[in-house]
Amino acid sequence: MTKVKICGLMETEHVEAAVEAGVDAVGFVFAPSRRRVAIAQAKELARSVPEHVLKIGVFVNATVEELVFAYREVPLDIVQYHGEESAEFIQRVGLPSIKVVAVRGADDVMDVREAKTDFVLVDAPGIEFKGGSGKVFDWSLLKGELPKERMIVAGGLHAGNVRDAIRQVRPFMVDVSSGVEKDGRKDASLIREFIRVVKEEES
Ligand SMILES: O=C(O)c1ccccc1NCC(=O)[C@H](O)[C@H](O)COP(=O)(O)O
Repeated sequence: MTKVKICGLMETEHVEAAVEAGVDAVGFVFAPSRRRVAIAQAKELARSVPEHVLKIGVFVNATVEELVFAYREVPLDIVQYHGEESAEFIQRVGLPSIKVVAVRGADDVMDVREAKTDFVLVDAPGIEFKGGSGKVFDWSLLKGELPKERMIVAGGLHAGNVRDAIRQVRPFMVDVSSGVEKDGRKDASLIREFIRVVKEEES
């Protein structure tokens, strides 16, 4: 069964809706974004997240000190590197990790293959911010020998296209932010619907 992550959560009611619907991971954005949360806010949201649901912190080019502080304070289970962080830097930080690869074309797929992190998240390139653009990239680029067992697919997913993404790519997990929002805010019914469609789909 493909796992599901809801990213960019900012309000307790939406965390609770995701948990009740069977979410596997929730994401809190600490990078520049309209979805950015403060550490104290994420700490409060984390109180509604049960042990079996992963809490993922999204960062863009943060320092080691910022990463370690957030990881311990919230606390987080995994750090998502959404910027230009090098493999050496990620290894030096030494926390459970997801490296994001923005897929513009076939050349970027090499980075997916070579990622040494626990998970690799493939996303559409950012527009205003590094992620959460709501744009889809060409999933057909994800053919061939790729680490599907630790791959997370993101970028413009919603309840209407996530089934196709799963069937085409067969990733470990799918990730959504814009596709479960209405008027720029998360929406509990869209969250429930997205999770329902993913859970229905056998992988
Ligand atoms: O969501 C953001 O605003 C964001 C800003 C800066 C870096 C990363 C960000 N989001 C990370 C995610 O994991 C999103 O879920 C992913 O980019 C997909 O977003 P969407 O296309 O909106 O579903």
